Amino acid sequence: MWLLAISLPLLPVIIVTVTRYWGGLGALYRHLLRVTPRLPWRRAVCARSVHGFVFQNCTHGRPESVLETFHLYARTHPSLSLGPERGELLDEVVRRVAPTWALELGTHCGYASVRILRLLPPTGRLLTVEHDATTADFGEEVILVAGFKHSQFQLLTCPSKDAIPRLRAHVGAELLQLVLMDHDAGQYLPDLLALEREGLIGPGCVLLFSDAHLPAARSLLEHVAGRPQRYAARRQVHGLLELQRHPLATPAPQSSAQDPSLSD
Ligand SMILES: C[S@@+](CC[C@H](N)C(=O)[O-])C[C@H]1O[C@@H](n2cnc3c(N)ncnc32)[C@H](O)[C@@H]1O
Repeated sequence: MWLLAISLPLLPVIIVTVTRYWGGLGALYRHLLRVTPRLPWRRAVCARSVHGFVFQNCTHGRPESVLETFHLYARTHPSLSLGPERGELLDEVVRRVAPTWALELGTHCGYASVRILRLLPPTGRLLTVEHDATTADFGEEVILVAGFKHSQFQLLTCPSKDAIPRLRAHVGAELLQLVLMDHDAGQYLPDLLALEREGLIGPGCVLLFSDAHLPAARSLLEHVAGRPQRYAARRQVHGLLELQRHPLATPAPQSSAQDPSLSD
């Protein structure tokens, strides 16, 4: 009772603060979701809710409407989607690279997948990986709702470390030209090394890491900084780091045992 009496005069202050700083609080919450990747509630917290909102409110068959509906959702709810600022950098890279094979690690509800797919050249295909089966189903449905077909994308429902050795079966003799890692910053380096070992990253390949500002990404940054002959860091916008494998870099060896630079 006494607590109520104390807090009542503070009510207008609380309302004004929440209203004024809602965007900032949302951003803080999004940040907390991203820096706590292993908490069990993290994934469940928004996948079902985003999927339901997008499914009900977008115009089916129109990728731009799907993206706008994601943005609308994120105005009032915490969201794990890549978002419009980093999305613009992603768009610019997809247009420039025009990949025939793009890989996304961390599908979630399909926001970045839709962004990539709508800009791929006619022969371009996306492989996207999500380890949570329920989330993967939501993501796949959103991508289909946006109007894309399974001939344009494939969603692999497994952890990235299990998906990477299976990618060769999808791309055949080709290489990946674009990789977006938007899954777990702690997996950036092990997954980059696995992609190298599998010989999937060609000279000129562009790699994007969505949360390169997090402490968990430090090992990746150190690895890349120590190999200027292999990677060039292009820019970092809102935590999204763009790297490019040097166009003239020598092909990666098949096994890390053959190349000490891949084994740390
Ligand atoms: C930040 S969300 C991805 C957002 C998505 N790219 C978008 O723009 O909507 C991260 C997703 O990666 C998934 N994930 C985390 N670690 C993973 C791993 N090792 N392999 C595959 N998926 C993973 C999570 O379940 C989550 O759905």
